Amino acid sequence: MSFDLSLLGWTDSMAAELPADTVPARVARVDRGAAEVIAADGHHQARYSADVRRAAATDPVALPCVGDWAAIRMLPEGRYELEAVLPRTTAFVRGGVGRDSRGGLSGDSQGQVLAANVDIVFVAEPSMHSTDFADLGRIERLVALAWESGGTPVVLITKSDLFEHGLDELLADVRAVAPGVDVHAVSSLQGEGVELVSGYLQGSRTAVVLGPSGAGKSTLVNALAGGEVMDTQQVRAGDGRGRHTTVHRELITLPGGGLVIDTPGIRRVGLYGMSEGVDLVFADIEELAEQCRFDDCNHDGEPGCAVLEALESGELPERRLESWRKLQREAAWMASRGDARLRKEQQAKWKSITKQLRTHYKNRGR
Ligand SMILES: Nc1nc2c(ncn2[C@@H]2O[C@H](COP(=O)(O)OP(=O)(O)OP(=O)(O)O)[C@@H](O)[C@H]2O)c(=O)[nH]1
Ligand SMILES: [Zn+2]
Repeated sequence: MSFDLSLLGWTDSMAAELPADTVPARVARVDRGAAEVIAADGHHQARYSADVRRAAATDPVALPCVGDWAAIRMLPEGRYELEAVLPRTTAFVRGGVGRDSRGGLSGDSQGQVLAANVDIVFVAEPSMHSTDFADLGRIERLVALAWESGGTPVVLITKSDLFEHGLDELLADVRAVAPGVDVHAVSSLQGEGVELVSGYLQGSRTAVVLGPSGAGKSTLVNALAGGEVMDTQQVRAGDGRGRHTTVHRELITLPGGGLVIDTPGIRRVGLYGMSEGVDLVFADIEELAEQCRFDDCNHDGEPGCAVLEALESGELPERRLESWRKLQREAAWMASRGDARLRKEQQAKWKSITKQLRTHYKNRGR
């Protein structure tokens, strides 16, 4: 099988980054120490070169991830090696503190790239979620995250068929919390808006779909792909008997053009190092804050506070100010977690040094 790499998003300008005797390939999936890549001549398993492994050991961000363009080299024995990760245009980086599926904190201590070279970030929020309406705060958060990745957010209000009246009002509310972002209603079940979504992917662009569980992300991707995107693979178990296992494709090429990256990590992506994204999404509040009398105004009752004045006059909705405060608190909390981790590391280091010294003196005393 051969692939036209331009359909996977390759542009000739990237060729300048390729080391000699290597060919470009897109990373479709990563395993420990190796990646499944798609090159012009087909799918290959490519082991990381010593250089790649060395770089990743000092900085996990250097590890290949889904969506990366990589330079691969064919070794004499017919195996493939992943020589280098080409410069990324965008990246979803999970920061120092990740959240696991239960909303707790996971133990990762350094950044990790969850997906790279993502052009369009669809933020999927259901119009109705059991008995609740779309969560505007969550949309704000995910839009901030999308900006932070370097991609372009597009908000999709999914399951629009569940909403009989007032959809236009809901869309207006969503547009108000996501200034400068396209907002569309989608019903994958009824096929409403699906073509519009696929339009964003023309020109072989790559997208991810963020959103809470049950938002209809899989249903949308299946609708775009025109069928189920789960692969069933025959795997030989140790006892030699075949067994069926379902392998989820992580880099999905769509028949209508474009690609979708769908991994458990990107599905769970939460809050991290938000500062820049927060500023973009809350540009209106930041602007108001600049007009406060005091530069270090906390917008908490200080005289001459432009933010509270806008709140009084109704120009600034209270809910919006609350989301802003919440995000700032979370960002500050994340930062303090970072410091706590540093302190813990230092304590551990001193503990081991003290132990060594003790052993040293004890032995000397004998
Ligand atoms: N009414 C309606 N239901 C939908 C629509 N799209 C998806 N659903 C239903 O919503 C449920 C969840 O859809 P999924 O596509 O699995 O949601 P998801 O976002 O992938 O959820 P996770 O895999 O948990 O992250 C399923 O029962 C779908 O049939 C829609 O457009 N309208
Ligand atoms: Zn103020």
